Amino acid sequence: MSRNWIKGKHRKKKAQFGPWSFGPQHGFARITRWNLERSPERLHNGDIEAIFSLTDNEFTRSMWNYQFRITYRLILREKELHFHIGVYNPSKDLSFTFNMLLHTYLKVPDVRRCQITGLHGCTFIDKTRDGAIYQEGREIVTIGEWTDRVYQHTPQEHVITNVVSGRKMRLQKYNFPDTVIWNPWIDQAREMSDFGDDEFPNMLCVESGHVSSPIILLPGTAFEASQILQIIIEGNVNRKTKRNR
Ligand SMILES: O=P(O)(O)OC[C@H]1O[C@@H](O)[C@H](O)[C@@H](O)[C@@H]1O
Repeated sequence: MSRNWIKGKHRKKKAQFGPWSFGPQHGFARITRWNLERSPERLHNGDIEAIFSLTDNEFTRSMWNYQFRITYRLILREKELHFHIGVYNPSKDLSFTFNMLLHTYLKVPDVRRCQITGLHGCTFIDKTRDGAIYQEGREIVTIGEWTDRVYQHTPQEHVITNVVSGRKMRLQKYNFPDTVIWNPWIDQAREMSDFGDDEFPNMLCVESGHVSSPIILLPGTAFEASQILQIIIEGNVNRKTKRNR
């Protein structure tokens, strides 16, 4: 559902998003083999937890010569998936900067019928128009063409309608200031080797990230961010509200 990527920057270089001058598009984290720290296991409260980690190695250092440690903890509940990610800089003297994005593909019955809340008033970088910056005027965003936008300073929550079996999904994010909305549409889909020509109507990327500005990690410090995807069951909300009265 989500392939996260992380892209380190050499100090003093301008933050960027997408192609990376030191290595592959979107950086190395998604093409590097992670360690399985804890295999999926049911906890006493019923949650299923798995923990992955990634530490600098010869491969990452060939592109980006810094020490780091990333911990990626996933928790699966009946209607929720939690993603917690922590990046640590173990160096005694070197700072580094990087971008991070959870590249979440949502399976949808028809992307034209999806509505996304929480973007009204946000500025966005439009990658389909040479990175021009605009401001979103719509309360509810819908997709009807090639869309590749980095919305900046977005709120902690978006609701996306008409995903998986026509349900609503709540996306909550912490410490991820940006939201990328992406669908390649027909022509871009044809140009992508790992994307079927007819797959675009059935997917929508709503991606929590820290991409329009860099994260700066001083020696010995850590950065943490998380995302929760939750299927909204309308009846449950009412029951919970009644219980809390
Ligand atoms: O095909 P990739 O490398 O997974 O990237 C897909 C898309 O990912 C999105 O996050 C980017 O905004 C797009 O520009 C990019 O095309």
